Amino acid sequence: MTSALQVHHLTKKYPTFTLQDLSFDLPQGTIIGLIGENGAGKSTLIRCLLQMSKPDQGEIEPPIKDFNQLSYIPDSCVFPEILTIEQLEQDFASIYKHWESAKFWDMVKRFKLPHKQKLKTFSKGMKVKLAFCVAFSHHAKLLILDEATSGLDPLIRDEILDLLLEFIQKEDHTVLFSTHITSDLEKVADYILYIHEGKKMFMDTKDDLMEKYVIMHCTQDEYQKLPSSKIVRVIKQPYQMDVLVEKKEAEYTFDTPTLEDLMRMYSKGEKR
Ligand SMILES: Nc1ncnc2c1ncn2[C@@H]1O[C@H](COP(=O)(O)OP(=O)(O)OP(=O)(O)O)[C@@H](O)[C@H]1O
Repeated sequence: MTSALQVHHLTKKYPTFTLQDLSFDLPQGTIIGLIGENGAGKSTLIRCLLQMSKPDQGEIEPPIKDFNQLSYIPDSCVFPEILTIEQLEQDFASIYKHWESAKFWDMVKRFKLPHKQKLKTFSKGMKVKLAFCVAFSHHAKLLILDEATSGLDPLIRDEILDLLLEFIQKEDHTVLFSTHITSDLEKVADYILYIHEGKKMFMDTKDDLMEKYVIMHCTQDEYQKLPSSKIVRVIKQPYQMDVLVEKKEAEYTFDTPTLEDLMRMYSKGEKR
């Protein structure tokens, strides 16, 4: 599979935090969900990918040279809010080399955004929708979302998820989607990259993650009888052991883990 970006041993040091030796690929034609607790290093990683921040070590290949091919949507409005969409559109046409005016206005219509109203009167959802209209109207191939959909209602988020799925229909299009709303990633992501305290915990296809593990709830005695090779992580509770295991052990009760469960097991659980 061709990679949109390859990250090799990326390290970024701050006085109280280190993003440590991250290596992974962003496969083209896919949506990669980036998950991690607050302060895990997701935005730091994104800033390095965007060359807004210089890594201390490591490489990103190919380095992004043509920023027309990239769309970055952060969690706040980046457009001057005293302008209207009509005024902004003229700027976009001169900023972006491959601006598609007709496509932009189609999307503005699809989202029912007002043309002549200043952005400062827009709701958060309207501003995010506008950011997506722009992102999809300049032939970007790589879309990077940093908590862009946080604070949006489920219906708007579903519309945006549909847009992302439409976007990756072209095989050289790729989405890196950082969000705390893991249920959205369960709907659309192909891969999940999980960062915890600056380190990569795993990157795997979502389907493999969902199929490979189960969480078993068992007693201390039952836990002792489990083969060590199958145990990925364990959380010891006063009356129960929560165990992330690789394959189903039908004799005990188990749940299929959600992404949230996997994050909890990897971040709070111990190895045997
Ligand atoms: N410019 C900076 N100088 C010093 N420390 C920084 C800087 N930028 C980020 N950090 C630290 O790096 C750590 C990771 O921050 P980052 O914003 O990357 O996390 P995050 O995973 O995006 O978190 P959240 O989900 O809360 O947005 C934090 O401890 C933060 O204080």
